Amino acid sequence: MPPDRAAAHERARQAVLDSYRLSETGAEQAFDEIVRLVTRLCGAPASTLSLIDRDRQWFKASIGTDCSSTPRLLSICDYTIRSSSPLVIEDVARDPRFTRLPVRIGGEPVRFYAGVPVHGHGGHVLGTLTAMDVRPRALEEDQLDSLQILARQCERLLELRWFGLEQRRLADERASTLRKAERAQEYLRQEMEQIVETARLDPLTGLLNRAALSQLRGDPAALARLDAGTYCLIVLDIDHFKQINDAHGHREGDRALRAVGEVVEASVRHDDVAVRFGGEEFLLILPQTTLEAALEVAERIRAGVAAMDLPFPVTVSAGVAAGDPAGPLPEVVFEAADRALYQAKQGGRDRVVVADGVAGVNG
Ligand SMILES: Nc1nc2c(ncn2[C@@H]2O[C@H](COP(=O)(O)OP(=O)(O)OP(=O)(O)O)[C@@H](O)[C@H]2O)c(=O)[nH]1
Repeated sequence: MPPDRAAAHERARQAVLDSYRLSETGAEQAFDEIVRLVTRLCGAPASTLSLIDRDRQWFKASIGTDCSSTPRLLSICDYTIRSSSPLVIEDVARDPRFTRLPVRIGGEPVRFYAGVPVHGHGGHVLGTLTAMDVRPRALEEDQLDSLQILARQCERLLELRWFGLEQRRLADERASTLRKAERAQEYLRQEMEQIVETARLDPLTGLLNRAALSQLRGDPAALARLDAGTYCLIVLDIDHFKQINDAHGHREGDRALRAVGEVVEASVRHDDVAVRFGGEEFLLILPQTTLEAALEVAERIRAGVAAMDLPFPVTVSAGVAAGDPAGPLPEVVFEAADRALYQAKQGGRDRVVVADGVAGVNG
């Protein structure tokens, strides 16, 4: 074989051997039993399952030898794997190719060697199954046959090992793909949540928008909160907002809207719902809240807005109404709050009016 082809062939052979991941493995009973059987069937004191791994030969299993590995160049096994056929040397001492064999059997040099190739995937030879003796001798035909049968058993055991590894690799790959899919799913879920959340929010004030309010009507959790007892609605509107826009420009108008949104946000509890309901109109839903408490919230907002640090004065008017699970529908309560807001506007603005004639608070 030309040298470059031989090198490529050796690289492929080594890759196949590596795929069995044997190099760091210790003794295994199945292989130990095979070499023991070789010594019995061949009547030899030593046997090895030798693997040729890069520049060394090492024994996956051995019996009778004094070492567990040797340099590759000093091994007969290397010859066997290159010829890819059984090799029997009846007297090693007479063979000029093997004058420096490091393997010893009970301290004595190897005089007899019989080795048959052990194949891996693609027909590559991974190593040899050997029988060795300290005296020159021959190998009977049926003994060579036994050695070959046992070499094939080694191949099957190696194959089983390879399938086991492959199965584990595929299982790991599946688990990793699953983890990746779960991560992607979680990412998409968060993205979706973000999109839904963004669609629910008014971009200017960060409060819920009107679409979110419509969704709340079909939200069992939100309805359950209203069903839990007396609740209040506050409808709030910026006074003379058109004039603010006209006098200071739309950008300043937006600035005032944002500032009012901040005051609203800061004035309500976690469970309350604050919605930018229209252009300059806000709706607050306060579950489990008495009218007195809602009045306080509305008044806090009114006072907070009046005290805002803007280059122009901004005030709000508010209407407050209380509802009850056993009473009129929330739509009716809303209309009452809206009427109260109208009264607040009529009454001079910058004030809170409680629906149904309950006393209002004047700023
Ligand atoms: N800057 C700004 N203005 C808005 C926005 N949405 C609505 N408006 C303006 O808000 C103003 C509302 O004006 P009106 O409904 O007449 O009410 P008002 O001037 O506040 O008067 P009263 O409610 O009676 O006190 C209109 O000029 C709208 O153009 C917005 O997002 N940004």
